[in-house]
Amino acid sequence: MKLRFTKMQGLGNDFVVFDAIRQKVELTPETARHYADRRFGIGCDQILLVEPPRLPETDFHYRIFNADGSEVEQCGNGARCFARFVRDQGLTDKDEIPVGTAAGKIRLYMEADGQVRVDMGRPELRPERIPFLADSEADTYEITVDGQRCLIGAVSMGNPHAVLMIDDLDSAPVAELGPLLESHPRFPQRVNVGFMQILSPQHVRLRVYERGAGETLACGTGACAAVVSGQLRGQLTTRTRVSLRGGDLMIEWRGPAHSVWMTGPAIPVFEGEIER
Ligand SMILES: N[C@H](CCC[C@H](N)C(=O)O)C(=O)O
Repeated sequence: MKLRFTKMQGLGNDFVVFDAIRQKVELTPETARHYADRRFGIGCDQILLVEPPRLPETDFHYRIFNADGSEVEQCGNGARCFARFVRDQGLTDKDEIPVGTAAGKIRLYMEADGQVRVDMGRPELRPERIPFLADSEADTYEITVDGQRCLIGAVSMGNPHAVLMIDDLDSAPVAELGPLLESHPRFPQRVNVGFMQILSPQHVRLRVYERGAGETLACGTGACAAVVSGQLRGQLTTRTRVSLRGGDLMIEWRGPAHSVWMTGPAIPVFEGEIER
């Protein structure tokens, strides 16, 4: 039996998307790892499942699996690809698409220029909800990694993020520090690690070592978390261009009572079938 899939990418963060409405898809961590494997499978950073709605007032449910097989709560670049997929596949003709995720509801908006704008919901800053082990909520936290003292921001966009400020992104120790922070004991569910260089109050560069996938060319929730952390530190305005290795996202946030908005591209690459 074969499974139909669509390969998609958002700024080089790539996905295998399965329509689990019109075909039966049963993913396990093992099969997710296989499909994500760039030599033995199809190859991607994350696998996205398009399912019938589960939450009230939503049109679809959206599930995300990292390349390591772990199921996670949210994926920003994937949300944009989700919107493009359900439109291209004729599963909806709406320009505003309410979607349920393990982290709650998000709303996807098809823009006239082909980009997708997403209401990513409000960031979660309470340590126990990130989750992050800390005595109290703060804009920054000291954490010791491999004997080094680092200053991080800690933010959840439904999935956990640690954000470090870096003076020169090109020489940032992403490969060394990323995995050490990803599995740091103060993050009980592991964490995505963002390395941010602030160029101006309206423009940052960002690299992300993703939980369960390693460094990716872009991370949508990482861009949201980085802008939230940069604003909490008083260094960014409410509308910031985030330049990632794979391209730019526009992120807007007007403060704790508001959603974070993300706008960027979503591109289909090819369709195919794979043995179940
Ligand atoms: N690695 C993330 C999931 C994918 C997020 C990323 N691809 C995005 O665009 O937000 C995690 O384990 O929480």
